[in-house]
Amino acid sequence: MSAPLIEARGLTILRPGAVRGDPDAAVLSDITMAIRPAEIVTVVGPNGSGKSTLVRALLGHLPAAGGEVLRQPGLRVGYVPQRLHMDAAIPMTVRRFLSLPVRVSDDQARAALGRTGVPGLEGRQIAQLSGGQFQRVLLARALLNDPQILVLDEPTQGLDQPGIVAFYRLIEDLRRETGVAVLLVSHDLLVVMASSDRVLCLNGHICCEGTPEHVSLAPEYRALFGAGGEEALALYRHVHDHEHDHAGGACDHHHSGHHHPDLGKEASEHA
Ligand SMILES: Nc1ncnc2c1ncn2[C@@H]1O[C@H](COP(=O)(O)OP(=O)(O)OP(=O)(O)O)[C@@H](O)[C@H]1O
Repeated sequence: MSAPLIEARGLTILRPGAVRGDPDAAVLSDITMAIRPAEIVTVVGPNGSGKSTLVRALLGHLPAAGGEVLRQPGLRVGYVPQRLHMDAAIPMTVRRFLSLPVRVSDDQARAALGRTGVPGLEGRQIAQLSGGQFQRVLLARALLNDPQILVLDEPTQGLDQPGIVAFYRLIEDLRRETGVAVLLVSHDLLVVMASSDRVLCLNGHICCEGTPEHVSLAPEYRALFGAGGEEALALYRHVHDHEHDHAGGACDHHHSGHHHPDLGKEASEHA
């Protein structure tokens, strides 16, 4: 097995300004995980479960209160943050955006846009792009430094289901062609799982993790996919209905899904 590109060992991250010893101080507790070359690892979890915090900590943007994060020296990361506030009042072409913060050549810009399926957009205003086009431009920018790992924080927010599927296909193609590793944060559990090597379920700590194959063998999962992707995706939600004490250790709760009324039983019991 190749060496991890990024690894967390017993990582604990506190809320900004939190005091050590405060029982509610930890946003993340005792996170141990690794991402190796060419792996797609997906992190799912409810709002506020610490997904973005984990990503930022893995990238070295947040200090660890406990444990450690290890990154390969000189690691090249392509990061697409969850939110990128672009002031619509400030005109900016796609071409100029691709040269921020690091100037790239016209050839590099053209190749990156072609690679992400939005060729010829150089002259367009960023503010006038559709949601799907903007995500692909962001991805193109993330590819410009020939990353060893792509870190995508909810990259499909605001896309419709065909847009989500197309975006994930593109990610899979990039992985296959370049061997880039992918760390993906998502709510779109069912669609994501199909292309992930490993799914981590986060709620302040890692509640459970497993291969998508394991999960996909569950009859409830197949029933959901059989019901038609759009409906299943729209109706599925990953629900945590319990409190965590952030003490780490085993997590014995249920991961229940909301599902189509016709499908019967509880969806996605995979803990
Ligand atoms: N700068 C900050 N100041 C105070 N609290 C913060 C800050 N950043 C994150 N938190 C808190 O840390 C917790 C985890 O937040 P985080 O954004 O990592 O969750 P998330 O799983 O990415 O959520 P979402 O799915 O809503 O994006 C939340 O309770 C949040 O309020």
